[in-house]
This record gives sequence, C-alpha cells and structure tokens, in this order.
Amino acid sequence: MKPPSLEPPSAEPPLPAPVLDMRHVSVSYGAHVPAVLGVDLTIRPREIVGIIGESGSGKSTLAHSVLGLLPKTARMSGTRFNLAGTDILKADRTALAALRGPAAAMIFQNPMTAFSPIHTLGRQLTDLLWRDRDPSGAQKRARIVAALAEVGIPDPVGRLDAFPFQLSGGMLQRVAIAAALLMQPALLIADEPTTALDVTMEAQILHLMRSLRERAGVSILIISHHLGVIAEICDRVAVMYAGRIVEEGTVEAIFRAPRHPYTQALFACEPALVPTGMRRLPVIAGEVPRPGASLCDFASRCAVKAARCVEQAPPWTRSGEFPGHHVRCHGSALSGSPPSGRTP
Ligand SMILES: Nc1ncnc2c1ncn2[C@@H]1O[C@H](COP(=O)(O)OP(=O)(O)OP(=O)(O)O)[C@@H](O)[C@H]1O
Repeated sequence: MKPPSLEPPSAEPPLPAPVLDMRHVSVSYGAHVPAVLGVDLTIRPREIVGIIGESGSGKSTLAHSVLGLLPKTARMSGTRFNLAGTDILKADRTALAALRGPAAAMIFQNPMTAFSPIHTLGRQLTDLLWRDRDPSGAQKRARIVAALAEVGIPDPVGRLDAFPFQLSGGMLQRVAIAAALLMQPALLIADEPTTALDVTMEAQILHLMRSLRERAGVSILIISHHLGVIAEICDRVAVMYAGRIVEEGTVEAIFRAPRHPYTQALFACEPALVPTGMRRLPVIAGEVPRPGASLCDFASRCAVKAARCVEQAPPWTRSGEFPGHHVRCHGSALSGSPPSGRTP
C-alpha cells in the first residue's frame, strides 16, 4: 500500500520561473560613483513591471545593466542576476550581445536613436532575423510585413524601402514594437517609450505593448516619469530613489496606499489631469544625494524624518493590506495610518 504523503497539500500552483531575477545587484561608474545599490527585482513571464523615480535615481542604469549596455567603466556586482536563465554577472560582452534579441530587447524614448539613419527599415528589420535560415528571404519579408501591419503601419510593403527620417516619431515607435514582435524577446525593456509622443499616440503605443504581452507572452520592464502611463499598463511598480528600490507593490498598492514619504512626494508633484485652481505644484526640496551617502538617502529631504532614520538603516518591511507591498522606511513600518493615495 502506498504510504500517506507527508507533504502538505499545496493550495496554489508554483509560480513560473522568473524571466529576470536580480538579488542585491549594484552598479557603479568608475571607482566611487554608485548608481544602483543592492537592488532586488523579479519579473515573471507576462508581467509588466514599472520603475518610477526622479532623474538620476538609477533607472536607466538598471535597465542598461540587464542588456549589457553599460559603458566599460561600469562595475556590476550582486548575489544573483539571471536573465532568461543566463547569469549576467558571469557573461562576457559576446554572451551579453547574444542575449539581445531572444532574451531581451529595448525600446527607447527617441525611436530615431534605435535605427540607423542610413539604412532602410526593411534592411534593418531583416538584420534582426539573422538567426533564421531563409535563403530567398521571402519568408522573412512576409514576417516583417505582417509585423508592421500588426502594429498599424499603413502600406507596410511600401515602408520596407523607407528610411527612419521619413516616418513620424509615433510611427517609428510602432516599428520598434514591430521589431520586438519579430524577435519575441522574453523581456522587453521600454525606457520612457511614450515621452516624446502626443497623448493619442501614447495611448496607441501602450495598447500595442499590452497586446505584445497578450499575443507573444513577452514580459515588460517599463521606465517612465509619467505616473499615468505606469498606472495604465503595469501590474507591479518599483519606486527607485538614489539607486535603491524604496517601495514596491502592485499598481493598486502603490497608487492607493503609497507608504514611503518619497513615493507620496512624487505623487504630490504630479499635475492633476483636471485643473483644481491656480495652485502651485509642490516640489521635493533638495536633490537626489549620492547613493549610499547616509543610512536613509531620503532623510535629508524627508518631512517626517525621525532620529532613528539617521541611526539605523531602514528595514525592508511588508506594508499595509496589499500582498507583496514592501517599503524601505522606518516611518512606514511604524505608522498604521495609510496616507492618502490615488486612484490608479
Ligand atoms: N556613463 C556614466 N558615467 C558616469 N556616471 C553616470 C553615467 N550614466 C549615469 N551616470 C550617473 O548615474 C546616476 C544614475 O543615472 P541614471 O541615468 O541611471 O538615472 P535615471 O534615473 O535613469 O535618470 P533619468 O531619468 O534622467 O534618465 C546619476 O548620478 C548619473 O549621473
């Protein structure tokens, strides 16, 4: 007779292996300038994760580290840094280059910088498919035309002979998304993908990115200063300040119950969509300090700073009623009353 199992019945199926798994990852430029400090970040298949934070908080450095796009002066360390099963910390430049495309691809703020100005779009999109064997090129061409049509490029066949400067910024960003459709990377990194676009085009690009997740199963890491974009498209949000993630949670948790004084201040600085009078927008006084300059890097700008904030490093604490909501702040860990949030 089969002995009874001693394993407790598992209530939920195990989570799929993450596409990106970072543990205590730091990046510094030169010997003494840390830009990213001890970051833990996990992105699972089909997840859309957003990073918000002021200029200089380390968002782009973090994104570039995933793609091996950091300058040679940059130094990376960590206890784990896996992208689609590859250990980024052990990979050399050739191995990192091989990951671009199948493992991770990037969409930039200015799509013009993503394309060569001297080659046609057809040629550049064909180059992305260099791994595929197709001697006549007919299958590649058909796939490219289908991808361009899917992202709403009018006359996709005619556009194969166009140069990047012949398309508007919004159209070119669509072509960048078509490129991602062709490569089907495990992870798409989008660094301010809609900042240069008008609101109509922004909505269309966000819609296309969401359909990339639905149709191709792509995970997305999106960086944006625009909180509306993050609320619209993300499942989870990480708030970066001075190289560290200071708060992380679902969109609902971060927008409805932000706990870190920095996250609250970021929201307070966001202009209201409907004007509420001639109120001056608040600003966060001071500047982002050098990461690691003090135990809590926000203490010098924090309106609710307490003595312990400069005596002990703030703990990474589970916070509030939302699962997976964490914050790195003494004050939030202690206070029970949720601050006023926003409707995502
Ligand atoms: N190539 C570089 N060499 C030296 N320092 C750099 C380099 N790139 C970025 N830094 C510094 O690293 C820190 C983080 O910069 P990073 O561009 O990652 O921030 P960010 O949050 O993406 O800012 P932004 O929103 O303005 O793009 C800043 O202090 C910046 O000056």
